This record gives sequence, C-alpha cells and structure tokens, in this order.
Amino acid sequence: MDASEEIAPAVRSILAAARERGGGDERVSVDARSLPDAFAAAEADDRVPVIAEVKPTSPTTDGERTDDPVELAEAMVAGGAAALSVLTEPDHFGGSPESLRRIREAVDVPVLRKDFVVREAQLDTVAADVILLIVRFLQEDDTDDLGDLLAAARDRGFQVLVEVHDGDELQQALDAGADIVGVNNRDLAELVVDLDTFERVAPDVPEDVTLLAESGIETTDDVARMRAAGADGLLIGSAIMNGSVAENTSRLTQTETQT
Ligand SMILES: O=P(O)(O)OC[C@@H](O)[C@@H](O)c1c[nH]c2ccccc12
Repeated sequence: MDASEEIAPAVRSILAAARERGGGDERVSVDARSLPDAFAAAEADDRVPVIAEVKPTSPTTDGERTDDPVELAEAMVAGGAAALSVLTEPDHFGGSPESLRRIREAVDVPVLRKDFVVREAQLDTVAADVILLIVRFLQEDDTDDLGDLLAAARDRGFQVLVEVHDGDELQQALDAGADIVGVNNRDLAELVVDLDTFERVAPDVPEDVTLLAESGIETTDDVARMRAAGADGLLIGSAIMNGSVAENTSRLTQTETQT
C-alpha cells in the first residue's frame, strides 16, 4: 500500500527523511527500565502517570526551544513525570540521539525514543528503554514489517510502544503482539488533534495491554477525560514544553483528589 498519498506534506517530508537515515554501527543491547512499573509507582504516589516529552520543536509548533534538554528532562522528573519521551528526529523536531543518551544517563525514569524507525538498523542508533513504532508508517513496501521490527526491538531488550490512530491500525498492532499501545489523537493526514480519537479506539483495547493517550492533552480536564476513557498513561509534549516545564508537569500529573 502507498500511504504517502494520504498524509500531510509535512509528514511526507518526515517520512522521506526517515527512509534515508542510517542506523547504528553496532547492535544495541538494553537493560530496560520498566514502563508499567513506572506507571504503577506514579499511581501509588497519587500522580497521574505521564510521559513528558522533550520536543524542541515540531511541524505544528512555532519557534524552537533551545534550553539544555537535560535540564528540561530533570525539571519534568522533578515535576512528577513517570517517564520521559525524547525526540531524536533531527530534521523536523530539533531532536538528537545524543540528547537522549545524556538524558537517560541523568534520570532514573524510563526514557522513550521518539523517532520514525522504518528499518531494523535504525533501532541501533541509540539505547532507550522504550522505542516507538508507528503502524501508519510501516505499511509501505520499502519499510520493514511491524511484526519483524517488534521482534527485532524486543531481541535488543527494548519495550515497544506501538502507535495507532484507528480501529484497523489497533487490530494490526494487536495481531503483531503489541503489549503497549498508544492512540495518537493527532491525525497524520491533516495534523489535526481530536481527543474523540482516543475515546473511539480505547474500548477495543484488551485489559492486559498498557494503553496510552497521545497528543493534544493540554488541560487538567483533558487529563481527566483521557483517564476516564481508559488511559493507563498520557503522553504530553507541547502543553509541558510551553512555559515552566516543572510547573506544567506538576499541574498535569495531579490527581483529582489533590485539586
Ligand atoms: O505535543 P503534544 O500534542 O502533547 O503531543 C505529544 C506527542 O503525542 C506527539 O509529539 C507525537 C505523537 N506521535 C508522534 C510521533 C512522532 C513524533 C511526535 C509524536
């Protein structure tokens, strides 16, 4: 299938760059920090399990945040983030594998590598606790298969977050054996965010799968809404990156009983 005809030009450009990018020279082997355990620890401490995302810029953001990524990451953890997500995509998100390496060294929480991995060798760019695979981007002839990449990632010790946007993609994720699934509220065809997306897809996710709501979560009301719809954890970028990172994280990880 040629999915590139149905996706936004900005996303097409991201994908084209991803196809060209090389991988690591050596196969990585990770001793991963458990994401489900980190979520359980946050819950036990009365915090909403949030993965806070270090995202210097994006195709839907104005400007770029140039602070030291390690300082941003430490402020997120101080604010109560259960885990971190770090963009490593250099051309469209201002990320770098080196930022992730430094951040993972500086914090104790699990770190997700946010990138557009389409070939096995790209798993070896840098070690992380969790790696992202996006179903939408693994449906074309010149990318590796979701199932093969999932197995290759687990062989290296990674936990794998499989990102979906609708019921059909969810089925592909489950068929491939995904045990951590993220529903992206942002439509990659139009780059529009709609929190209904999570509410639509979540009911079909089995209980034993760790379920994340991704994108467009800005307020404590949004947090409550995604939790009510069944999110085990939330992935939040822009609403944390805009302004004081520690304060934003602290506000968005607060449970209703504390507010
Ligand atoms: O900044 P937001 O709207 O809180 O979104 C965070 C995250 O979900 C988003 O950055 C994202 C979701 N899936 C991705 C895939 C690649 C890069 C980025 C993403």
